[in-house]
Amino acid sequence: MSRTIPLRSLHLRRSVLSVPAINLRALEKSHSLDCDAVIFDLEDSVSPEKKGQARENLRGFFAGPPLEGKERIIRINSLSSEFGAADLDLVKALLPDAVLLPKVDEPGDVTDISDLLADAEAPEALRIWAMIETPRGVLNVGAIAGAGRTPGARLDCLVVGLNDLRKETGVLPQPGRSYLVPWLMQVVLAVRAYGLDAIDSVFNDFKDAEGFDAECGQGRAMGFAGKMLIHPSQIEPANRHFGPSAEEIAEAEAVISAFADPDARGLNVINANGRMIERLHLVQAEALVHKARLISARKPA
Ligand SMILES: CC(C)(COP(=O)(O)OP(=O)(O)OC[C@H]1O[C@@H](n2cnc3c(N)ncnc32)[C@H](O)[C@@H]1OP(=O)(O)O)[C@@H](O)C(=O)NCCC(=O)NCCSC(=O)C[C@H](O)C(=O)O
Ligand SMILES: [Mg+2]
Repeated sequence: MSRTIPLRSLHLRRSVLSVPAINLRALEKSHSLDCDAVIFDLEDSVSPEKKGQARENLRGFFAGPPLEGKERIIRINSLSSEFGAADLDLVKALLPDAVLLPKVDEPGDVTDISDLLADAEAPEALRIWAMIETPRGVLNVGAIAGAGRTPGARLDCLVVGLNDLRKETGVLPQPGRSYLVPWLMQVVLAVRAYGLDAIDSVFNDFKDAEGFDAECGQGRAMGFAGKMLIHPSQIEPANRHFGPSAEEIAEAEAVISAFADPDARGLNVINANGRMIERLHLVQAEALVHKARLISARKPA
């Protein structure tokens, strides 16, 4: 029997823009950008001496007009660092859609923060995202994603961080990412096994539009839901690559109408103009059309 994708739980996460919480201009600008999600970063884009100011900036930002139509994620510093506890207190006060944990090594990193949120009686709507960007994180990614299945775990999404992973492993940045692909696919496999989303890593060279295009195409083909971004110029290409194309939508609609035909009633496999389609393709087609509808329903920023 084919597994159904729960359509209600599909999120648009094509373009996930990182905004340094220390940068007031970038924070303000996030209102007018057409990305699906914003990560407000308290970690690596904020120097140690400015962490306090960055938290204050986020307090001010969240007290202002709401960020319409975008998921709001706060990336905190590691809970084992001197900044983690104050960052988490801020998350509990601001209640974004999710908290993003950096450098997750093992399932306990996720369950520990789930427990802290439960102890604080944070609403279930506050989810957890986890960065996979350390060698141990990649080795344990199946178990980390599986931790999302434990009751109350809140885990929704894994985000790959190739800057840290390259730093820790010595893999060089190269077009095509051939030495990294096995690890990237481990992440995709892990999230799909447990019903989560995976977001591909940032592409640092934001002036290289051609290289970014190629990497988005690769990320989509690998099964990522979207890409973490560092610059507004990356939003449009990410939305284009990670959203369904007009051709894919037309194909999906054809699959749906083929199965809606009375002749297809009771059939699991049909011949659609010389191509076999199965009911599992119907499930995929419905998910794709649902995503296309979510995109059309989005108000432009
Ligand atoms: C990389 C940047 C420092 C470049 O900034 P800047 O020099 O200001 O670029 P531009 O002049 O081209 O900017 C044009 C306008 O766009 C606004 N802008 C730029 N970046 C952003 C942004 N991220 N969000 C919102 N708005 C942005 C500028 O303010 C300009 O606006 P205007 O004044 O109206 O013209 C900068 O892009 C930047 O800081 N990017 C984000 C860096 C970041 O978040 N880093 C952490 C995430 S990366 C990561 O997590 C790696 C991972 O952990 C791993 O291990 O791989
Ligand atoms: Mg990192």
